[in-house]
Amino acid sequence: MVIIMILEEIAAKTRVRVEEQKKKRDIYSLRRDAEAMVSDMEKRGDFPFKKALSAEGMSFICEVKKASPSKGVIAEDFPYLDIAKEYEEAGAAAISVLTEPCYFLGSDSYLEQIASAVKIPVLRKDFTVDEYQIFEAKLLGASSVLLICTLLEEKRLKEYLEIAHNLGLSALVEAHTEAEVEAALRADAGIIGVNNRNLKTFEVDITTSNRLRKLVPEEIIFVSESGIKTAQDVAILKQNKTDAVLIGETFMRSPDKKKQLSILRGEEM
Ligand SMILES: O=P(O)(O)OC[C@@H](O)[C@@H](O)c1c[nH]c2ccccc12
Repeated sequence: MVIIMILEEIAAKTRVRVEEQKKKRDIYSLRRDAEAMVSDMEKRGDFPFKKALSAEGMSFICEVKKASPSKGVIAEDFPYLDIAKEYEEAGAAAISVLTEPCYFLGSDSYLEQIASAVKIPVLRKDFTVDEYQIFEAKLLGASSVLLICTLLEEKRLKEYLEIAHNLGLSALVEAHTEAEVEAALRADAGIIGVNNRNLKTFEVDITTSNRLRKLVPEEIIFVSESGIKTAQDVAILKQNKTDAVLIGETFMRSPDKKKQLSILRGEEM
């Protein structure tokens, strides 16, 4: 099917992108510089992204996303730095920045600039298919990387989690099915995100999170991702002991992100 191929197509394009990057800079020097950036706090195992999501109450990860393959261009006007600062002021726990350039019109440069402009932790939202991207994420100033279970064999997932942790980076391990949640648990993920969007069909069903929540022990941070639009969505996820929500489109389409966040928190109608 055409749609199923998109995920594979994105992954294949990403591999080409990484190979291009490797020509500009070899992995050894990248790794050395990334390792030199690990702070004393991180060496003690104190990771800012995980800490931000562990706070009392629902944590919001607000996403900076210009476009997506399922929705096309979401934000014609895209003042990414102002958007990120607005998220921070509104009380976001963390910011997710798309860096995939072809399908999401993201950029490493957006991530780098945003990470140095805000104090809250930033997630590099990309299709991680090579350890090279984890070293890049560290150098760009990210506090966390996305590891999508569908794209990684269990052995790889484990390996990448270890690489991220050694760099003081958290990993948001994304699952969409029971089997993927179980793989994430076996790989020792500390943060599991259930994507309500099936990346192969783009269908969104936010009850996916509530169904898979039961498989994840409470000491692991549980994130619900995609398709979250209303205060009621957030309230139901909260009842199901969701620690954090990852929201892109709803914020990107809203002219007043601060107000949107308080609406989603149920503070205004
Ligand atoms: O814009 P939404 O429906 O609120 O979704 C945000 C986020 O969950 C989504 O962008 C996302 C979740 N997992 C991904 C993996 C790759 C690219 C994007 C994503």
